[in-house]
Amino acid sequence: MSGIVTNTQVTLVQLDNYGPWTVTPSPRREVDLQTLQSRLYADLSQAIGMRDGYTFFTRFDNMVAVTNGLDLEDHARIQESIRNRYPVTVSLSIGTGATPADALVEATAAIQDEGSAQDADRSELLLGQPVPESERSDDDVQIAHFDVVDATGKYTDELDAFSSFIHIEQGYAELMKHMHVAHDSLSFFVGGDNIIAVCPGLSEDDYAEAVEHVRETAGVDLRVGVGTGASPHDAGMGAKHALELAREDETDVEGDLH
Ligand SMILES: Nc1nc2c(ncn2[C@@H]2O[C@H](COP(=O)(O)OP(=O)(O)OP(=O)(O)O)[C@@H](O)[C@H]2O)c(=O)[nH]1
Repeated sequence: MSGIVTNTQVTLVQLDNYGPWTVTPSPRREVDLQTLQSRLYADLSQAIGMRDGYTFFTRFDNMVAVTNGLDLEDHARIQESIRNRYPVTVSLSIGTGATPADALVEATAAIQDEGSAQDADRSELLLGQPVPESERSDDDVQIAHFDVVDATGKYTDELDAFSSFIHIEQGYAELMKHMHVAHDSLSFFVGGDNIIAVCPGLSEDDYAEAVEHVRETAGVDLRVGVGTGASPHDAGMGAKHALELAREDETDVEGDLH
């Protein structure tokens, strides 16, 4: 750890009783489900992003958002907007903790305590408590933005599209496992060759070791920029600028690390 003490607030978004809905009264057209899921993700990403949060699509029926800065009223308003515009509703469970993994464990436990994702009468749970305003600080969120070194030259312009996809996904699989097991961090593929990890205050050595692990296990070269801030947006922008610096300097790790 780097000495930065984070206080991550995550929100687990779970569609209410979605499985049964997809086959009621008979299986619904797959293309309609895919369209609904991606539109719902886009709307949540925008609604949470307007308030400086980040949303990750993960499994689409379960999504994970980092919501430092969003209070209960913000969450309730988002639920209402989804209810008014979609044939499905969402339950939201907020967790907080010193590490993102801990915060998500707390959020998940709270929703599981209320019953099953497929309970017919479950609708729009709003659980947990945000970080109190008085406890918020400029170090609450640490975001690491990972990117494959020269993905275009090595994969996109060289291999067939599916082989490129496999390489990128293998790198992602190794990184997400390593960051979770070794560093209580949550890593999400965000498109192209990019992975965003939400981390506790990790050190430069921790990140260097993660990059080395993916190189050894998946044969994929990563570099990473790290940012810290009061909100996911602030931390994420810091990470993007740090990644630009890493590209310029041709280093593996850059950022406001101690
Ligand atoms: N979500 C997201 N995707 C990005 C971002 N930057 C690039 N990408 C995606 O990554 C792909 C590859 O772009 P780069 O990472 O710039 O290309 P590269 O060939 O790996 O080059 P270097 O990163 O400079 O080594 C793009 O086609 C985008 O899909 C970003 O900030 N966020």
